[in-house]
Amino acid sequence: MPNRIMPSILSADFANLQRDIEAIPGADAVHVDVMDNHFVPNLTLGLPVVQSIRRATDKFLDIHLMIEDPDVWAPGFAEAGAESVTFHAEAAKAPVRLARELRARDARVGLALKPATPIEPYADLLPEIDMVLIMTVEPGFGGQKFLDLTLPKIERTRALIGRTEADIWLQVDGGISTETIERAAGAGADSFVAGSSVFSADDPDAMVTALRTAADGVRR
Ligand SMILES: O=C(CO)[C@H](O)[C@H](O)COP(=O)(O)O
Ligand SMILES: [Co+2]
Repeated sequence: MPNRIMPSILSADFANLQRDIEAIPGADAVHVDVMDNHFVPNLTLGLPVVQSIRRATDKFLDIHLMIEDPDVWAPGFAEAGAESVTFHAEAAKAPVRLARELRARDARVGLALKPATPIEPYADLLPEIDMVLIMTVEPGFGGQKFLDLTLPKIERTRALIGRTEADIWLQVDGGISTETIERAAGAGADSFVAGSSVFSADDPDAMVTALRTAADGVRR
């Protein structure tokens, strides 16, 4: 099971996104946090900016939608060329239909869960998706502290994924550092979003390497 390091540009310089993306050549993906000030109390960027990012980089684009009405908006991000589009279970009105619409547009499908949302009600949805995103902070802001209370859910999700034959990634997002990544990897995560730890580092690409080394060092 390869580990993936996916820096979040939430902590990058929004006036220099191309420069900051080019500063992390070792990253497996660029994680883009779309917030609408309704699903979460913060406002970031939307489809036009993602379309510009698509033109600026060939990197795997991992879109994290923290918005109401993903059923309406999410397909447009797949049409913009994002390789992965993640919507929140708490926001989607028709998650099966939405997942199929995203796959029909050649995107991997992510299902995100806030810290207090259990995975079990969504177990039957696993064949329809390609990634589970477990929020390890309350969504809305970068720079928060990793919530250890999410570790048992990461373990239970890994067990559910293990019962399928499918290539479903298990992503964690929020408060990931060289210290917390070991606990998340130990619980079964294989895909790690890191914003502030990467972009506040003097050498962001060296931090990507350090995060990968820390995750790869965990015995599973
Ligand atoms: O989805 C998010 C916030 O809702 C961000 O991806 C996440 O918080 C990354 O930032 P940091 O690594 O600083 O916690
Ligand atoms: Co995110």
